[in-house]
Amino acid sequence: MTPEFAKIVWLVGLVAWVAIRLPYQRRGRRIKVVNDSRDTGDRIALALSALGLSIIPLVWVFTGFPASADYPFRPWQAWLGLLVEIGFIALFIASHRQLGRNWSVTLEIRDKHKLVTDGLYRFVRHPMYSSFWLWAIAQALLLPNWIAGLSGLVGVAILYFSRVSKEEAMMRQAFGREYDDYSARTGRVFPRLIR
Ligand SMILES: C[S@@+](CC[C@H](N)C(=O)[O-])C[C@H]1O[C@@H](n2cnc3c(N)ncnc32)[C@H](O)[C@@H]1O
Repeated sequence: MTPEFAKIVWLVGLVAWVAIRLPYQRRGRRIKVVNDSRDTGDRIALALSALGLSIIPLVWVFTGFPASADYPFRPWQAWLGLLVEIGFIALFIASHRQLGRNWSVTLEIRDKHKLVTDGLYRFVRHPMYSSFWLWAIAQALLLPNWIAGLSGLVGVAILYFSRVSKEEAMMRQAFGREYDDYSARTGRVFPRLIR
């Protein structure tokens, strides 16, 4: 693995993110929203996650800025990054497929929204956020720059920690007891090992 190839692997992850998401975003526009729990905090968190996962690393990949934060490239680290990125893409595709018409980029309940509890959702309540964590870890492993590499983890941490409780409160309000029971038997981003 060379530094240039590691950059290409990272770029493939970014292109995959857009390509996988686009059809769901298009379809989502046609499905009525019955509860919109988005707030300014969520919009800011979404923007910061996009900054950390795309804008800052894109600037480094194409301009080398800020070169002062570079550190030596290690091929084994980049190979590990490639493996983690494959995990991200697989989980990202599967979680979109399984959420289907219930997916939203933000905090929304759609018309005829169903609580999905099968597939990956049988084990974890937030497999899409698990995939975001993998994406950010892959970025950190693939890009040997302290700022461009770690900005994804900062962006995902802001999005995850500011959103997950609000999302669960919204789901609880929409599905009541069914969501309580579902939460009791699942983990957030890791499967529950002890029941
Ligand atoms: C960006 S998606 C992320 C879904 C989930 N948090 C995950 O990480 O897989 C956010 C939207 O998905 C919907 N959602 C989340 N969990 C769901 C579930 N188990 N069943 C149906 N819809 C769900 C909610 O409408 C929420 O606004």
